[in-house]
Amino acid sequence: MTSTFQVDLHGVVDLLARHLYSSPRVYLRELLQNGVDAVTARRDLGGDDVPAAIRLRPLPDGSLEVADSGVGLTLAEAAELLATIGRSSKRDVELGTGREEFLGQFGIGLLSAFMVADEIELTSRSARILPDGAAPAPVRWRGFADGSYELTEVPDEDPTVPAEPGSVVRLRPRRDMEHWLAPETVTALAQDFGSLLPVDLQVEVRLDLTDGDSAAATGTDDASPTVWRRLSGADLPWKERHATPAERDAALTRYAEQTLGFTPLARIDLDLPLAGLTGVAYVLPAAVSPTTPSSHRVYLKRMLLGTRVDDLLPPWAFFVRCVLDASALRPTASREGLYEDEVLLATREALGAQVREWALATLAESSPTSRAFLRVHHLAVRALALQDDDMLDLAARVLPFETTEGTGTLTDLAATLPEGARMLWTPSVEEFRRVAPVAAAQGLGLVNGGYVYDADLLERISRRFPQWRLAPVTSDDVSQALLEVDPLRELEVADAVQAVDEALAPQDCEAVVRAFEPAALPAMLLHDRDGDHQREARATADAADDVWGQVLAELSGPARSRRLVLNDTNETVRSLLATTDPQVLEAGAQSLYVTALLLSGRPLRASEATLMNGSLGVLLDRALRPGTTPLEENR
Ligand SMILES: Nc1ncnc2c1ncn2[C@@H]1O[C@H](COP(=O)(O)OP(=O)(O)OP(=O)(O)O)[C@@H](O)[C@H]1O
Repeated sequence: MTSTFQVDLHGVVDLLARHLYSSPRVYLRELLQNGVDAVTARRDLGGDDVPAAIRLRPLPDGSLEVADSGVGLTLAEAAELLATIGRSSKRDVELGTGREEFLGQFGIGLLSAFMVADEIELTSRSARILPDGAAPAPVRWRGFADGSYELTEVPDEDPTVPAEPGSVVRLRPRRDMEHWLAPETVTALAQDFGSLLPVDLQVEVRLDLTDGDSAAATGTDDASPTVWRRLSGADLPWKERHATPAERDAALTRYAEQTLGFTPLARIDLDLPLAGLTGVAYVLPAAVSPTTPSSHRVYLKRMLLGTRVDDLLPPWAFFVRCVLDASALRPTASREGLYEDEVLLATREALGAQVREWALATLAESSPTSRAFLRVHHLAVRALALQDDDMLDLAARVLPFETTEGTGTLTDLAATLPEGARMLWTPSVEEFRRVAPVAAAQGLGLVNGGYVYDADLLERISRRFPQWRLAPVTSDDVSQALLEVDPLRELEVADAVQAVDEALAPQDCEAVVRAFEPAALPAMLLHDRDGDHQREARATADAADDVWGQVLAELSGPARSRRLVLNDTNETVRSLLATTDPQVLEAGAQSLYVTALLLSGRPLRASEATLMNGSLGVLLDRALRPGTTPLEENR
């Protein structure tokens, strides 16, 4: 024996309301969509000149009527389509997908009305002609939230039956959901979802005669008169005709201000015939983080899909917000997002290409727009250049970097260097701060690669422009620029340097002395990444058990991860190395170390701040009371 599933409609409606749709507001979209589809079906049947109208009537008793001039339903169609969840007249039987010309496809849309209504009534006059040439009798279907329904034929002359082919859907509000059917809500929702629909969409509004506005009022049974307010009819804003390009620019800028809430920095027209897609991408006027989800306003077949549709453009294009309409993209079942299929993938790529073309063309010229674009969205340009050689070529020419010659392009920096000289870059901002003063004084071209994308970008640029001899800077590069001091001098200060070295050992830092420019810089802190590894190994060794710890300790060796290079051309350093007071030497070494740390721009850790205060205390004490030591004083 075979049986069919029993469906508990309450469960299904609950599922839709809580897990499929983000809000009950979508009920109106589904009703509009059915109206538009019914008009399309009627056109398929009877030519293009049939009326295309949808009328919304919020009624005084709190219910809502949605009337359309569509194809209507016969008794047999109503029995098949309305009484079966998941049955739709809009699917391609062979392909099993929605048909191009219709908005709906799943056969569940009408159920969404149960989120706000406990009764749906559809009264319909079919536009079809029966084989015997007669017109089918009008029908009425009433569905209830408990899953039961009634379906009857209705006499032709029944006053509730539309005079012309079409359907009237009437919703009776569910308890506590009355506000969803209130005139203001219905008007706002219809405007939002349907203002670009290619049908004549109107809502009946009741006039408040107290403000004296009685013009064009059409009397109804209810005391206050009503007027019809048109909500649709506008062409797609980017397709509207304007007398001049400047007028079009102004109109589309106004449109962005009204719908997106910002005045765009620039506009990119989008056109993708394969996806039946047209629209505009607006360049944001202010920088956004690359991780901000880029949300676009998307219409599918001129019905609003959503105002925050994500994933429509490649990730690097986070600097634009699009408004577009497409006919070949598929919605998800909730119709609030796009279904990830090959069409969407191809669309994303093609839209990315159009935005990229614009960016390339804009950056290639020197105009106020290109300068503003680069200033505000250089991060996006960097992100794109990471994966696009053309943009990379342009980026090397136009992108600003922080360099030892100030902020400028790599081309600018290369021009300041002798022919064939190397260009170096630091992988972190701190390292740049530490090394830049010395590098600048030595005439080394140094680029700060510590900002977002820059290290990867500089890697790519170094491969693409080998003539620049661009390479990451190492401690050795810098050490080489520092002159060894004369052997006699080295001997002279050996003990003092040894004392400094011991003073810095707790900071995992060793000390050496060199002579370098600028003389005003007392010391420079170099970071040895090999030293970092060894430090980690030592930490593991300390934590590990004895045998294993010993092996690790032997491997890690004695090297320290930082090196403080004292500048022997600096007066302060020379005085320090000449002192005979061991406490001054120790405190001076600690001060130089902390000063060099501060130069890198990194905030001091608590232990480093303590070190600074301690050393400053000793030095002050010596300055204020020469000839005493704290030990003597304590006696
Ligand atoms: N106003 C209407 N005029 C004529 N037929 C209608 C109307 N409303 C609904 N129908 C019929 O009822 C069927 C089911 O409608 P429903 O809204 O549940 O699903 P759908 O529109 O087919 O698909 P989706 O779930 O994607 O909206 C439709 O396929 C259509 O044939």
